[in-house]
Amino acid sequence: MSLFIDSVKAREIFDSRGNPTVEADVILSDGTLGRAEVPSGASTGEKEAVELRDGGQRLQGKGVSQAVNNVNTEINKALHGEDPFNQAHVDQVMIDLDGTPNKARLGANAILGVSMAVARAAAKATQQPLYRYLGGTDLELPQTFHNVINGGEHADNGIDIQEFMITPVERTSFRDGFEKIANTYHTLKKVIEKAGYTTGLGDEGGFAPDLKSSTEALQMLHDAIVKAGYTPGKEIAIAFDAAASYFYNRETKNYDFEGKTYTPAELGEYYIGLLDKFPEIISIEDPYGEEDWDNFAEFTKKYGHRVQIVADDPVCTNPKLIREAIEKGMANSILIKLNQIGTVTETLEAIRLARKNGYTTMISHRSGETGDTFVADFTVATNSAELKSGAPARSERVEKYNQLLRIEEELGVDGTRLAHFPDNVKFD
Ligand SMILES: O=C(O)[C@@H](CO)OP(=O)(O)O
Ligand SMILES: [Mg+2]
Repeated sequence: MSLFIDSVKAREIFDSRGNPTVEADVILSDGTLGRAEVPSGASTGEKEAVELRDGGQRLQGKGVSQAVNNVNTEINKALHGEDPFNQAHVDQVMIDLDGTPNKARLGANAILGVSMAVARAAAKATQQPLYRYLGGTDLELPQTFHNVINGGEHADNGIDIQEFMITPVERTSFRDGFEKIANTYHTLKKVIEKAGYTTGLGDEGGFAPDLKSSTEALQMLHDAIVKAGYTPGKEIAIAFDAAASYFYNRETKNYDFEGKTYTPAELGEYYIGLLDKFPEIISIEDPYGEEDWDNFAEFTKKYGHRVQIVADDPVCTNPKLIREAIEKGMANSILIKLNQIGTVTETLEAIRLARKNGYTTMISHRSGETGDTFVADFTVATNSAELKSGAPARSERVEKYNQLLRIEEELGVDGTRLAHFPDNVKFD
């Protein structure tokens, strides 16, 4: 007899910020267990699917007992007897059951936990690793982006850019690239200490020194790359996520950034000044606020040939919004977060849509994470070429990279199985 979903069950666990989150179990008719843990963002996009928290939506730190209860009652009843190998159908059953456009009734945290756990159970039942079950053959390891200096909503310091990332370019294997990143991270610690700052960590495991400006942060990254023995741009490049929604002034429509006010055009010039000063910057995420689509598109028109421009908050992994962004010519890359949209199937649709239109995709963790390594397998399965998952420190981040090391071992160390920026992007 063919396998079916026997039951689903959830519980409240805690994430890397010590906030409650959902863990879901899917049990198949032969007893196979698939389990998944749901991450949680801090700098969330307005249009993200709803993370259901007790006492209201998106109340950081509040419990998730309603979401857990929805899994244990309604979702459990609806999925009993369903085919675990038909992910699209299972996800659609939950979307229909929820009945809202943004998963506000059952909670995207409830639905995503089950969606990921179904994929895990199906992979396990067919004795395949998750990346293989979801992705088939001909897979490659991504280029990883590591947030090593934290600012914005992720740290209590004076820097308004949220994430300063380093990424390995020239490397002989995934392991080789990761070792270079770890060396640079350790050197960065010394650079920060030498400059007289503290080396406490932000939410994503990067350092959170109380620097005066983002330029100072970039200079420190540059110095750390050189001191670690690498050539900036050649072996290690830089990327940043401005998360500009958080310094967008909705009244004046300007940007209040590190003590000054910038018009949208001035902000564009500021970014380009950074690119001129640090040519090793290869990717900029959310340079403009999530409501400021016109300036985001304008910036892409002017500079999209020169740098990867990633859209996160404006599109929230939502295929409908991604389609609109593409029509507008906004960004040339889409950030992909499973919990922004709430099912595995819709996330796959978002990736396909972006790719089909010549956009790159960067899969992403959330600032509140768990030990779950789903995104590592998912990045490989979708040949997404890029993954950001925080610093090469703190186990909830490093677990993802360790999983990629294991996957590399299974796929075989082979230079042709490595995504290499900018080969996967068509820039001048
Ligand atoms: O803005 C982002 O890209 C993310 C992940 O780094 O942060 P958060 O999870 O807080 O939304
Ligand atoms: Mg972002």
